[in-house]
Amino acid sequence: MPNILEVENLSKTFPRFSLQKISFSLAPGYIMGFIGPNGAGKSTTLKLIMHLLHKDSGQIKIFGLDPQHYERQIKDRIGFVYDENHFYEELTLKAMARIMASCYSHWEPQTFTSYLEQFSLPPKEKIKKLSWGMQMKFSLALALSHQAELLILDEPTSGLDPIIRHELIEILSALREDEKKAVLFSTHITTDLEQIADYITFIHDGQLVFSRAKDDILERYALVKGDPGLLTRENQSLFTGWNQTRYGFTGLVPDRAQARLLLGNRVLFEKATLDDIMLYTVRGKAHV
Ligand SMILES: Nc1ncnc2c1ncn2[C@@H]1O[C@H](COP(=O)(O)OP(=O)(O)OP(=O)(O)O)[C@@H](O)[C@H]1O
Repeated sequence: MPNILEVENLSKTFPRFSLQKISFSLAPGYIMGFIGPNGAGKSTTLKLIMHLLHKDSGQIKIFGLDPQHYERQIKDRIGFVYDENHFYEELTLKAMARIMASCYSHWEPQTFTSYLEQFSLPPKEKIKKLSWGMQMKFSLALALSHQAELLILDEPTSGLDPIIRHELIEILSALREDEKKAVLFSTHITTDLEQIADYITFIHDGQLVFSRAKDDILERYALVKGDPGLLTRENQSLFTGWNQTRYGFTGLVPDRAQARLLLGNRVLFEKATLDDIMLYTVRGKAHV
């Protein structure tokens, strides 16, 4: 099946930041986690995809279409959750939903009502009275109620309590069963991704670090621990980053097999989490 989303060499320059040649793609039936530290360029990338910002160069294709020319048709098929509130605060949830419903050709009132119930959201409450977590849940209910084929979620779990976070993860997992749908979501809570993501795209400082299958990443990367003397100038190139004290070192290797070949049993190999991978990649050598 063709990709739902294709991003190729996407670039955008602000006065103090530039997103540089970001490329990745997402096929239907998969969930992609979009990670990177604060200010890495995640929201900028998602806004460029949603055509809320204009790119400087590169290509974006959604459902095989260029958003510059087919914005309306594309947005009809996307559920988008922003990391900031974009509602009319004086309106009630019900009134705001009525406005949103008129924008979509496949709005499902029953689905929306059932999400309001599931998320314990009072339809007659004004938006300005909702907490941040409740606003996030309201955004999610809207995004999930118009048969979107692509969900783009910017930090959807931030501000949610663990119970609702868990429910959201279950909802997203269930969506994946429908092989026509795909999810791209940015988050700082990488444990959520370890549960459900099929692919991880990691950006840092406006640049792509990798976009790969999660299982492949978690199999290949490893944490290596050893005595201080074992980290020599010759084998330092094996490591993405490390932390050294006088008692020993811990480092991240992107290729467990190669590191094992060269370091053998003199060191200890442990599973690296997505958090470890982000931390050691971002902080680099000797500073973790
Ligand atoms: N409209 C804008 N004008 C100028 N600079 C901007 C604009 N939007 C974003 N930036 C800058 O681009 C950089 C990347 O911001 P972005 O919000 O994309 O990062 P992020 O990865 O989503 O971070 P976070 O995880 O903190 O939300 C930041 O330095 C930000 O200040």
